[in-house]
Amino acid sequence: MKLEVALEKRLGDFRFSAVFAVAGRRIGVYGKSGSGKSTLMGMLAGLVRPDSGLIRLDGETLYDGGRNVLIPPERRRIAVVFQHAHLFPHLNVRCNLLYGYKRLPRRDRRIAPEALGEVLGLGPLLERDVATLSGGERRRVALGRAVLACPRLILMDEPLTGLDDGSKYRIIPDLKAVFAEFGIPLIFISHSLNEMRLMTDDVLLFDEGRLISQSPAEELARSLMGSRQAGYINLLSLERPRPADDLWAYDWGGQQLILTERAARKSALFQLSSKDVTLFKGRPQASSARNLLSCRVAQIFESGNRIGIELDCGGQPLVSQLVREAARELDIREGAEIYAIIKASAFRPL
Ligand SMILES: Nc1ncnc2c1ncn2[C@@H]1O[C@H](COP(=O)(O)OP(=O)(O)OP(=O)(O)O)[C@@H](O)[C@H]1O
Repeated sequence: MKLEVALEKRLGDFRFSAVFAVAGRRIGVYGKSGSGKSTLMGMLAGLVRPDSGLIRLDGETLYDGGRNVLIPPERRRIAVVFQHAHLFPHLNVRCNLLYGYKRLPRRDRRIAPEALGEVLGLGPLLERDVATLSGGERRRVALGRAVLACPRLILMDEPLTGLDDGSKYRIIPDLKAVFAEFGIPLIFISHSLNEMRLMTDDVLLFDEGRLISQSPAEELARSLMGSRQAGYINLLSLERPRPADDLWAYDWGGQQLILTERAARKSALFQLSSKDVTLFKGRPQASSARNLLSCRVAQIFESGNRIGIELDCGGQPLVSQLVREAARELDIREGAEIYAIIKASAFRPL
């Protein structure tokens, strides 16, 4: 997908003004509440009329204020999935799923409903009344319905907001699988940085209607480390939980981590703040923390008044953050051997 945008829109006191071009399959639109994310989405979908500018998708002009071109939403072939799944209440799951699909000319039906239902785990739900579905199930149906309409782009506006963490992080791998398998480009809007990192590649960061930056999700997370209370969040995929005295041991790459938390699944995602990774130059004699890792300094970066240290822990990346003075005292250099210690209680399941 290639999207070129130059848009102006005034809504009361709020002014949206942005120029950008993005290419790729998974684009994120990130920013705090009121930064203009939904306004942008509305203009892309054709639901909000811009004051002026241009929208071009894969070379086709969807809007050109100067030439008076405004393609209506139904002819843009852009599907929108909102936070509140907006399912048709009088139709069951099967009929909701097939709603757009049935209206497509046969030659445009590129995706088999059975295959999609399998990826999204919707098979057992097909005859259910949509009023009986959980929040996560409703989102799956809404996404399935959008995908089956074979759009050339799907816009998802806060599709995971309102779900508890368990449901949210269970649905993310399925969403990713759908987009990978059926090859539909995605613009994913959220004010969650974790969701951005898990769902998207490149991220547009908005603030007060302005585009602040355009960067890979991982780069954005690092650049925000110094300004966020939580620091940088390491997302660790841990496997094979097993009891270890009164704690839990997990595999992480080729090594073992000890946690207080037990995961319900064989493989689970945990978050660990960069603030909770403490560095030592020599091997500490003893420590109350349960995890002592021998690492190599892979990269040093700055974020605000903090120094980020990306460690290579047996092939697994791990970010620690330090104040400048600590970085000076430790005399940290790229390639140096270093020890990281982490408390068993510092990990939070996602
Ligand atoms: N019709 C309108 N009239 C006046 N102001 C509006 C209108 N629609 C939106 N706004 C204002 O425009 C700003 C941007 O709104 P928008 O919904 O695009 O933000 P957002 O980044 O999607 O926020 P959120 O994350 O809370 O959904 C907000 O301050 C909002 O109050």
